[in-house]
Amino acid sequence: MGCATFFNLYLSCHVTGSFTDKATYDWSSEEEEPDGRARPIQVLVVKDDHTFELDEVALSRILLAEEVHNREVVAISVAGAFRKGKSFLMDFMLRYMYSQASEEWLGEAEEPLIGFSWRGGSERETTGIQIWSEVFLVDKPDGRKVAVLLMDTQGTFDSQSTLRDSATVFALSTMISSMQVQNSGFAMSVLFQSMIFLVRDWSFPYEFGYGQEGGMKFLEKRLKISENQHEELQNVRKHIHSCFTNISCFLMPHPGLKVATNPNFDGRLKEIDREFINNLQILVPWLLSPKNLDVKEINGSNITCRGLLEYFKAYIKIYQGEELPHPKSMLQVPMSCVVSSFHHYNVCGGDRPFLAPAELQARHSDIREEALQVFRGVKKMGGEEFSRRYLLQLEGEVDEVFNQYIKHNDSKNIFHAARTPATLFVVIFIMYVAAGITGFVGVDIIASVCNMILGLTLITLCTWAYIRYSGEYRELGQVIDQVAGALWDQDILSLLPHHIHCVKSHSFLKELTQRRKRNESRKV
Ligand SMILES: Nc1nc2c(ncn2[C@@H]2O[C@H](COP(=O)(O)OP(=O)(O)OP(=O)(O)O)[C@@H](O)[C@H]2O)c(=O)[nH]1
Ligand SMILES: [Mg+2]
Repeated sequence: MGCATFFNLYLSCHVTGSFTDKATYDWSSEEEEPDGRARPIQVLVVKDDHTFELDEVALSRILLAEEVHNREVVAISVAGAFRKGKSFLMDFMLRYMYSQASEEWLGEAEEPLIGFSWRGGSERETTGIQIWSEVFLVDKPDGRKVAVLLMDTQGTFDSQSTLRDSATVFALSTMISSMQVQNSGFAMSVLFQSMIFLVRDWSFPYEFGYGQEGGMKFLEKRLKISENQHEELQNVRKHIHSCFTNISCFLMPHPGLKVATNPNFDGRLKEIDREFINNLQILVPWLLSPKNLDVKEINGSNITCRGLLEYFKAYIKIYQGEELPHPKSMLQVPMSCVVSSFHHYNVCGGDRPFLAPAELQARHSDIREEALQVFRGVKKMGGEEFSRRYLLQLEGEVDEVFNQYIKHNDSKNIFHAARTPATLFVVIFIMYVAAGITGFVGVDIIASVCNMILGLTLITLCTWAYIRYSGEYRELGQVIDQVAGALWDQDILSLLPHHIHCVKSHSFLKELTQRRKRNESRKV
């Protein structure tokens, strides 16, 4: 279903209320649509052999877009059995997001409903997980600007999927979302942040009225624990309250026979029952109004779009395994520690001054140990073996960052920067003196060799200065630095008179040399 007219119309909407400018996207690669128009992007593919594939490129493009990557994320999904109008509902949510919460968000009576693909019939439509390519930026009443992500997911229990497929997509979408609408019926056993039971085609308004109030009463009654209930049912009911931070229910009327049975129905409001539309007008703002948007939280911290990408990658790895892990335990995936540990690492970055290498090393060791402690301290799933993989990843990444810091720190050391010209000057000085002495004594051949070396060193020095100044021929510059470094390490300066030698005994340089040697022996 094409999105052109609808989204062109809405993209030109005036920005009002608490919704803010939308992020813009660059769909530049050839297989993507070049016009930058928003559309559903298939990020999780369930393949014919029942394996899963995450389209990291597409997902990164959405979540790492400049405007959103550092924003806290609200991820909204609708889950439930297949063919129950999930995508249909998501498209109304899109209308609401695009209309900037204006009164007329529902649109024109004759307008077809487009966005995530939906249709009638008994065959499933949505597969895997699709994300709307446009992430909406919304100002919450507390002043935070959050990124809202809409996710459409494959329905459960269709005839082509195994139970494992359904359970995996369901669990993944649950773990990734911060707000999940459970479309018709009840599902238990996983941890959610905000869980909204949406009962479709509610046909007993005389018992419990449509909407949220009736829904909550209905839910209370359903979750009531009575003496003569089976123990298992009692446990589920006890458990459910401890699992969900927010739990609510909404009873939705039937949309009318045209919606349910007419194969040519294209979603226009004119053909939907008034009662359904009235409740839709309550339901969607209730779900999506800025104050109700729930930022994704994992282990007590708010997650940004960038963080969500990491979690997506980590979760998919778990689900690619043979067994189906319990979704609840996935909340403690070790990745969170890997991600959070990097915040510690700014001991000498940015514009902080040069730090003595020994101190840098000491701070690194402390902070590294601290990060590993955090990692070990958090409950994790998947057993020792699985955690070890992440521990190694954490250690590797921390060490990598540390190496970068060493280089960065070194570049701030003025003596270090001056090492090459100092060495070359010393060579020139020594050659000059040697040529003078040997010439005076009459050993002309050695004197001319010394003069030749002197000349070559002088040329090298000029070349080095030019490379440093212009930034060209950097490889040659590196070779000169290496040769000068090697000479420096050969204690060339000890050939000099004592007062120059003192420069080298300066503690910075001493430590630099020691650290270099330590590093080299560690590498060996
Ligand atoms: N009975 C009923 N039908 C609905 C409702 N909302 C939408 N429909 C119809 O249900 C059919 C399926 O809609 P979809 O949105 O494609 O359903 P889905 O749950 O996304 O289906 P899958 O993607 O296959 O999982 C369409 O013909 C809609 O017109 C509703 O509240 N009640
Ligand atoms: Mg669907």
